[in-house]
Amino acid sequence: MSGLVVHDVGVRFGGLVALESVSFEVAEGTVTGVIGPNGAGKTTLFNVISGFVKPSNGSLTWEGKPFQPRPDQLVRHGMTRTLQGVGLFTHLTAAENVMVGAATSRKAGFGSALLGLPRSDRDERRLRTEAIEWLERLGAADVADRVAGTLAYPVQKRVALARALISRPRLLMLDEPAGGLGAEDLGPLAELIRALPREWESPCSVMLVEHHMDLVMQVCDKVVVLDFGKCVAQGTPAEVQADPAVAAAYLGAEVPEESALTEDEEATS
Ligand SMILES: Nc1ncnc2c1ncn2[C@@H]1O[C@H](COP(=O)(O)OP(=O)(O)OP(=O)(O)O)[C@@H](O)[C@H]1O
Repeated sequence: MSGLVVHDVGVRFGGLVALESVSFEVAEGTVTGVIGPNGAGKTTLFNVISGFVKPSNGSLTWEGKPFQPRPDQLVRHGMTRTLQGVGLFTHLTAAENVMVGAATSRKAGFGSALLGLPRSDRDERRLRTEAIEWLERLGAADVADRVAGTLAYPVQKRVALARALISRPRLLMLDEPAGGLGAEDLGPLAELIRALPREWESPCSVMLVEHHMDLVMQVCDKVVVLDFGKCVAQGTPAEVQADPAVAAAYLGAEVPEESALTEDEEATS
């Protein structure tokens, strides 16, 4: 087991228990979904793994070693996280945004240029070529030189994904990648997520927090279900769909099929 192990993690915010004894594994080369009703603790879990929230108890293991995450060290440890929105620099071009994603893991280049530091032009040219290659893989090379703030939202999301992937993470944390996308964008997104651990030159495991149930069930090898901070079920998509505890977590109703859950969730988001 050389992926991520979350062991007995608990988080308290004052008197509020946001996570309690949460344990699961993200096996190398797999897609793991984290689902649960609003306030279940999904974002808190991502915040623990990326070092923004210190757990009150429990531990993490990453690639076989004890792991105490720090946000500024994530890329160095081979992890990246996308944000719920897109979080692009709206005044920079798409290619420049992707270059920023690499800058944190390189010695010279666009990051130093942004900060006004001396840099190597050759490094910057190489970085730009690489950024455009990632945009190409995500079907967004045609917007490389357009200012990010002017791009359609689904295209911005692709650029944000290219920015996360250019650092070649071994674990990619996707926070609501389907949020704000139309039905026509979901098929290509699902294909892309499935391809990440298997087909790309630098394969990575994926953790996915997502309300869009169709997407979760389509792309995940394993699904972890949180409710009021507790892990109430985990297993294959079919197993969690059949689990009565999951039905109980979602409004005490049967686990809705297809997009019905998404509509409920979106209404309460
Ligand atoms: N910094 C914080 N301080 C206090 N309480 C917090 C903090 N962050 C989260 N919480 C609380 O912890 C609980 C879990 O929140 P969290 O955002 O992790 O849930 P979630 O499953 O991501 O919800 P959503 O689907 O609505 O994004 C909620 O009750 C929330 O109000």
